[in-house]
Amino acid sequence: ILRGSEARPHLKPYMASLQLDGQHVCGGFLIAEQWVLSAAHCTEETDGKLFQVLLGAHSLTEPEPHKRLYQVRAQFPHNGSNVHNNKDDLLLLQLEEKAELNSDVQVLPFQRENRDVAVDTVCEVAGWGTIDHSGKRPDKLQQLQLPVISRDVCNHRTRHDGTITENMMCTDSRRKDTCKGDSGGPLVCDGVAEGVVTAGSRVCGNYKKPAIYTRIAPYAEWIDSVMASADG
Ligand SMILES: NCc1cccc(NC(=O)c2cccc3[nH]c(C(N)=O)cc23)c1
Repeated sequence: ILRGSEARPHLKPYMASLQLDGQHVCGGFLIAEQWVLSAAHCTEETDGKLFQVLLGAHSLTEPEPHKRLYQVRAQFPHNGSNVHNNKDDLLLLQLEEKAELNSDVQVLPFQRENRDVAVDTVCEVAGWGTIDHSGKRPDKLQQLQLPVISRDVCNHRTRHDGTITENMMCTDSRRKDTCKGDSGGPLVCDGVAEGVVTAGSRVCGNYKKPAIYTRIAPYAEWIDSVMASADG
């Protein structure tokens, strides 16, 4: 998160840190007791290894009352996701067991009605992604409020040039923006998860490259079917 601020500790109890060997790789969020939603691109450099999921955290390093690292039973990247574009960039992670819910660990509802969030709606994004252009990583969860911009503006020739589909949405990226390590986190508008951060052009903080999110509503049936099909 570039030019955001430290989140109020444990006020985003749905936030997850997807980790490999104790290192934060991507964001994610709890959509059910045993399920975390993130971005498929997060598995690109994991060499087939399963993530571990940190829940109940504010600081990545300090001991906290309800902080707990969960093993992952299975990971389900959307079949349409691929390394060449941002299409269907969603990843479902089934935890080895149901997360213990408490004041610091809670499920976040996601939007099921497939209708665009109104332009200029101010939504919120959070993550442990890089906080400056040198790639500095924060220890504590950062947050940012960002206005939704129209798909037409986002698709302009000088912006993302027609690559933003109706399954994606954009927020303004002038100065304040998402960045490396924020992928997979939720874009929350009026308390509901509307989108999942995708790396897109990988650029951070450049107003010519608005931040891109995978809209969740178009995938509600996919999410329900994966959760229903997996064991447990
Ligand atoms: N503002 C939009 C936005 C949202 C989320 C993430 C990103 N930027 C990256 O993720 C990124 C950036 C730089 C080098 C990188 N290398 C890799 C990689 N997977 O190798 C990712 C990146 C950008």
